Amino acid sequence: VIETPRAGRSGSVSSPPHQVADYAQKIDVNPPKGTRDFPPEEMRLRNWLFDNFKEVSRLFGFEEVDYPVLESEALYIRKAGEEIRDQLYCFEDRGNRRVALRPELTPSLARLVIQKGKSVPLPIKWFAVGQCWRYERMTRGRRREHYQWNMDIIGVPHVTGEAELISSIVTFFKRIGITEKDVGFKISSRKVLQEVLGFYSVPEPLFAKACIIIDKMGKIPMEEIKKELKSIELSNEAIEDLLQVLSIKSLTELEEKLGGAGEAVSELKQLFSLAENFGYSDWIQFDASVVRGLAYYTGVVFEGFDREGKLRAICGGGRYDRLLSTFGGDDHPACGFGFGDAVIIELLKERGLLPELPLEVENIVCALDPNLQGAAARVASVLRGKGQCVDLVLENKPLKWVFKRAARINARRLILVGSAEWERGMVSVKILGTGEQYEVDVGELE
Ligand SMILES: Nc1ccc(Br)nc1
Repeated sequence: VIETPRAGRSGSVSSPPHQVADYAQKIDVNPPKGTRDFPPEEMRLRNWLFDNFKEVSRLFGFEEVDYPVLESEALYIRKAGEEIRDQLYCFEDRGNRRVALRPELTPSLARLVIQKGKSVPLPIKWFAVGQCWRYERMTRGRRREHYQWNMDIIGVPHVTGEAELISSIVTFFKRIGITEKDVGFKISSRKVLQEVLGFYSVPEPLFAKACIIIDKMGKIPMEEIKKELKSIELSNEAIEDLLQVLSIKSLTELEEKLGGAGEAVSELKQLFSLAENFGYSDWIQFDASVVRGLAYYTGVVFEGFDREGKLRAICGGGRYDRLLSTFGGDDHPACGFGFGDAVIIELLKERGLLPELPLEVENIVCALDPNLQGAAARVASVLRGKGQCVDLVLENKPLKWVFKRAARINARRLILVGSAEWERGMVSVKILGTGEQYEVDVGELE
């Protein structure tokens, strides 16, 4: 680098105009903290996972949608003390707008449904696979982005919606080799909580806060849970009764506690009966402690868990009948779930179920002479026009290099374009790994 004396205030130092070479400042080649690259092998696994998400969604008659990854921060300003709010990846843009990288997809769905209004007939059955973000202090070293599969049904007030959604997730698990021995669904309803808190005349606005606190059960000490419940003015009696109900693991016991007249018990009974008809009873269990950590759930809630208990929740969802009205829209009954792309991969690794997804390029085409590069391009185009995958060797390379690349891309056929054959309109084909070799007219290649 040639240092150029800088022109000082006192005068300018004349120097010939010349380029001061920029230092090639070495940049950090890793992706930003908490984010991932998807090089080819990882991208094949991601595509395999997403293709299964999308195939199941298609089987259930859902339509694909997507939304901006950047949304107004206002979509996520909820006052129930959720972790998702504490970790919002938000900022002020150059137009002084408060915006956020979406931490979940459901609020975007609600926004689009309201925007579409009556132009979209009910029931709406939409699915999306989208990247979601959180800003977590790196002290915990966790990821800041993941991809979530969502399926949502808008306009169906009955638990047939939730039963259908759980069936779609069971269908997904079966497709990738996961059975009821590997995972299960814990199912409950926030109406259980509502009925218990109702006994103690707990005001409605505290209900969501109580749910968010209870969702921390098992993650923070029980004493802390009680302390936080006291902080939202729940009486000791209400807290003790609540915690006792939350330990219930059977619908029969729940009915004994709440009576059979309430919606919570009747809806859960209907759901378990529908599960019998769908054929996934062995996958589900009632567990009153499931409340999920999102403020907007209003009814049935469920989460997929690994039976060995080593992993975090695989997926989760439930009914959210009031979300649209919180955005000023007409209320429609709604239910949905989110299924992240990380825990499921950990589970598949644990169970030895990761699929083999090698790169497979059927053909490799190579000119044996630099003057035949054009001919090789023709051959490649003929094959590609017939739907054949071709890796065209683009430089003059020794055969040893070509064979090595053919092996790396798992090519089945090596097509050599040589001058003698080409003059007769022919090329030479080697079926790799078999020793079989023959000449063929280019027009007959397929
Ligand atoms: N909501 C959310 C977003 C991103 C990640 Br990673 N986990 C949860």
